[in-house]
Amino acid sequence: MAQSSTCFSVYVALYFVVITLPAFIFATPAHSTSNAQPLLQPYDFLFYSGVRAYFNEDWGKAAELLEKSILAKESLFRVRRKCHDACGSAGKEALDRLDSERGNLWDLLALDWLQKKAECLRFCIGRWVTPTGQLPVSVDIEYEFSSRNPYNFLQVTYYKLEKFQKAASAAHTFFIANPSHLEMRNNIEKYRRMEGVTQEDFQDREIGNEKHWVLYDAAVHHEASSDWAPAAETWKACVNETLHQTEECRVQCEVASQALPEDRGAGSVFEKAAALSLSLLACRQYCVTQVAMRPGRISAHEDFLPSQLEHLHIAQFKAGDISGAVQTLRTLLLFYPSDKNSLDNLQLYSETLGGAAETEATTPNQDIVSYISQSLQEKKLLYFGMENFDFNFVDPDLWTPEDVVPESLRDRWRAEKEKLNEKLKEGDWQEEVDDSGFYAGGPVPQVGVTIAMDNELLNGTNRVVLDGVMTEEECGRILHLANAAGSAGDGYKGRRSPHTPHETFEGLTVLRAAKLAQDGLLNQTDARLLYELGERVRTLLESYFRSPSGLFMSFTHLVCRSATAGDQEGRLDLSHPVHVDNCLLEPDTRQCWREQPAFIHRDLSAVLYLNDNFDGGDLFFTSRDAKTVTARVSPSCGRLVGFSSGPVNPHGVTAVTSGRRCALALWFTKERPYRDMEREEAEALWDMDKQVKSDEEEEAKSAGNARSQARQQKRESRGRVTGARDEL
Ligand SMILES: O=C(O)CCC(=O)C(=O)O
Ligand SMILES: [Fe+2]
Repeated sequence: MAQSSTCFSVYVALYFVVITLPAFIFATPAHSTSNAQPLLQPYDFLFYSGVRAYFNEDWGKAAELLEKSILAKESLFRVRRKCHDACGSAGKEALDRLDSERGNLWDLLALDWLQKKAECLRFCIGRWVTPTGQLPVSVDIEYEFSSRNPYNFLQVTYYKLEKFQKAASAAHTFFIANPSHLEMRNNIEKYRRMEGVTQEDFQDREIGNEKHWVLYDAAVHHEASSDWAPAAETWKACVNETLHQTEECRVQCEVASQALPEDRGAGSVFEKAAALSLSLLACRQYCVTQVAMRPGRISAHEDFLPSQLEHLHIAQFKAGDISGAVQTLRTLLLFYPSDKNSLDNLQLYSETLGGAAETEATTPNQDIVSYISQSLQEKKLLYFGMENFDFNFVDPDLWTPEDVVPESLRDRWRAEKEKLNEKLKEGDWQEEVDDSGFYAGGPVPQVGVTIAMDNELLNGTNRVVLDGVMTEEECGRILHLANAAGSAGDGYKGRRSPHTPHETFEGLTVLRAAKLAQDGLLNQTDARLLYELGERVRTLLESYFRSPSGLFMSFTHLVCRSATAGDQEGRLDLSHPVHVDNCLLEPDTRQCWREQPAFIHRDLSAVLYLNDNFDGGDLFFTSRDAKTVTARVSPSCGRLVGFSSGPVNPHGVTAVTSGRRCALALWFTKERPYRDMEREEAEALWDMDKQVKSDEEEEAKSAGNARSQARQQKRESRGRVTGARDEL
């Protein structure tokens, strides 16, 4: 466009004014509508009416109105998208003439274009939506919907209406965005137990807006199992879906009704137009954050799109799609043109392909090329606005090149970027919050037990070291059990060296100890002690972590790690690699996926140490990068480490280079259905023994008939004892 730069910025300002102009016009009564379809009601009004019906306990009405409000919101967004597309070329003739027109007509032509566009959008939206339905909703309503509160109301409503499948789905949808909502967790548990409710009923009703997260998770899964071709395909789909979601969000910024920025009185019409255009541009830019925010998380995934490209080119390379990998790298370089790793990789790929010429012929993804150039233009205008109009804008991207930022703002911009980078390095932007519901610092209800290290000394959240939990004599008895009964690999699906070839692992569970004791192979009281230690630890940690609900034992095993003979010199590996107990840690992105094969039902972890006569074998905690060690604990008899099992507590064990390190590892769950059934079997076994003994005494007292039939039956049934299983 042949305009001077000042004219250009004014023109851009006006360009955006008109796109949002219909919003204000639409507050007036709608034009006549020819379509027979009823017009869309305002979703905030429907929601409020639904909530009113809810509090009046008019459940049928509440369900109807709440459902309608959800539907109305979805439809409104669809209408806006449709009208945006339908009005894409409205007023274009005027725009086309801008380039050729001589003289001072450019402003009139621009205004002509604006009016045509406005008129088109006004007419289009008015055909579908009532005038009140076009007004902006309040911040409160936006919050209600973004935190999925309508589903919370719906969950109770459907429960009251005894529509349990719908209640389960509403509960699940709400819970995804509110994962620390304990009450909903309990409700979900209740629905799970209900007859007629199946796993399929737990549908996420908002999944349509989360397709990119579904793809993201699937891609990470393929990657974790080194399935490179499907990983590449899925990452590609994820990139496309992320772009699509971002575009959807940006379109809404343009067509949605927006409140006018605060009118500061003085200022030409151009200045006001500029203020409006800046708020529109900022809205578009913030879509990056919105799309990168997983439901239920408090911070967005930084550098979301570039990081996906990073995964994609590696997957393509590993899958043998070198030219695909080159194309992705070239796209990634658009974000970070001088990134050394990307340039090195490009060189590598180019050598694999057989020369630079081949790689140069590969062009970057065109959708991303235009996304970047659009975004950069927006950033330039926003920074100009920041410099000249007292406008505040926080850039959501890490890749913004320095030259886009005006000289006068650069120092501040650099300092903020530096701060963010520091935070990302430390990982504390994600680690400060533990949504487990535990809160360290409660009382320690056992005489003789002392707090050796707390959160502060352990540099973390919900971590503790307690000393004096066992006496030397008790450690000796449990070590004796381990020596007498430890079966190779127990607890690790029979693998003798699950983590490192330089050590062997032996384990013993409570049930196995109980059975061996019953057969006379172990001392009965020692086997009982193994069981009782679990109870002791539960009491201590439930209290210290102020657990909001009772904890159930989820799994216990006594595990010994022994250094193998020879081969120990200069070992760099770990006895137990860094991991998080209830999710799959992805150190690169600092994400932790609470999904299988992780033990997702573990809420609290504990390790009770039995000895210190070995070398190495320290437990250590790290930040989410799995590298930065934040605390170290050396085992000794009676020392208990307790910590919440989630992403705030990545941990590992250093190599055991000589001797044998034994510990009782215990995990607790808040969810009854995931309690350790074996423990109950052991209890049942002991109960039965008690019964048999008292029967024997009875019999001895009576006529002395050698073996009563009843006793015989009891003895026989021992071998098939299953314990009192919960119906779930
Ligand atoms: O033995 C230890 O100190 C920790 C073991 C551990 O982290 C685990 O088994 O998950
Ligand atoms: Fe662990």
